[in-house]
Amino acid sequence: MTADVQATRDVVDIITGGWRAQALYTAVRLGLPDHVAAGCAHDAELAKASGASEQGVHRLMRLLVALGVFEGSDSAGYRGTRVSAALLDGPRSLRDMCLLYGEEFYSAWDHAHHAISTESSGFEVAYGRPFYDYLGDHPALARRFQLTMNAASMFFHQVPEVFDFAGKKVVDVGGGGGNLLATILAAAPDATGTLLDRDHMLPKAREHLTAAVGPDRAEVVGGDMFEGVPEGGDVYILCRVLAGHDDEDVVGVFEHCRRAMAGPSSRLLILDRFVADEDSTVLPALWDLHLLVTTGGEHRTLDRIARLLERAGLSVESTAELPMETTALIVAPHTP
Ligand SMILES: Nc1ncnc2c1ncn2[C@@H]1O[C@H](CSCC[C@H]([NH3+])C(=O)O)[C@@H](O)[C@H]1O
Repeated sequence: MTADVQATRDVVDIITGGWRAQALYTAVRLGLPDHVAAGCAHDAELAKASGASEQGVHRLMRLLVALGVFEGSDSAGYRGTRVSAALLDGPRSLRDMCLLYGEEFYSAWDHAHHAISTESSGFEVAYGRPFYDYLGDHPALARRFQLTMNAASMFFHQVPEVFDFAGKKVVDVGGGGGNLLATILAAAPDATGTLLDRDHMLPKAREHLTAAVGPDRAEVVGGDMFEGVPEGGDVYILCRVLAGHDDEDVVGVFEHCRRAMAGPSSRLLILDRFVADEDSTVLPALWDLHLLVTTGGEHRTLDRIARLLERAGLSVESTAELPMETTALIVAPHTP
């Protein structure tokens, strides 16, 4: 048999993906992006600043330059790139995401075979309890997860470009820390908002919304979206809340939104990642498996979501693509 060099190369590229991830995780854990940005341009300085062995740093930096995370060399001096800039410690950084993926999520992926074979969470095997329960007992990790969600929210500022919120009463169901609602209200100064979430999320959401748009334009309400949602909205938003719940529960939330709508011109806006069974790109398929590995959840196909919406008396009116392979579905109630 003749060796298929390209196939070998493709396999090697895929199976070394975990090593690349761990190398980047280690660099972030050692603070190398920050140290290079602060002017450490040589192995010896980076070793001193990070407390790691100089030869270890040298070997790690050689890989990271090859991966495009840094530029230069020990002799010429290392320089940061746009990639290392995205990992600097600070607001909106991908640093916490990198640490979370390199630690708890990496350990959860250790149990991918179990998760896929049994369609259940690998995290639970690694840590002995469901992901969200575990977060409840580990506040530092919960904060890291929250920062990871924030960093992965770069599509928020484009949401007002795909839907006109002017003058609307906006209800963000499972609105989390309030970032999306604040972005929308900032873009539509005559709109008002209500955020519904679990009680423990409310202080953070209230604080964020008050700081971003003032105390009068948004209220925060504690509750359970499976029991009901605030009445009288012109637009209901479900952003990244459906993945962890089964079809019957999701239909229930859709029904609550339709019944609570102010009228036939009200809309439901679903912002999420969807998988495609034909011609899938890598990220949605990867994140779908990641949901399985961490929480036992899944991403749905557009067709499947459309069928669930129909069961609740709703139809997809239009769709728009957002960054990071996120899709906006604009959904209208059936007219009587
Ligand atoms: N039953 C429930 N009722 C209301 N909110 C919920 C419920 N279950 C989960 N959530 C919230 O749903 C959110 C999912 S994370 C997504 C948060 C936000 N929409 C964003 O895209 O950034 C979390 O804030 C949860 O607390």
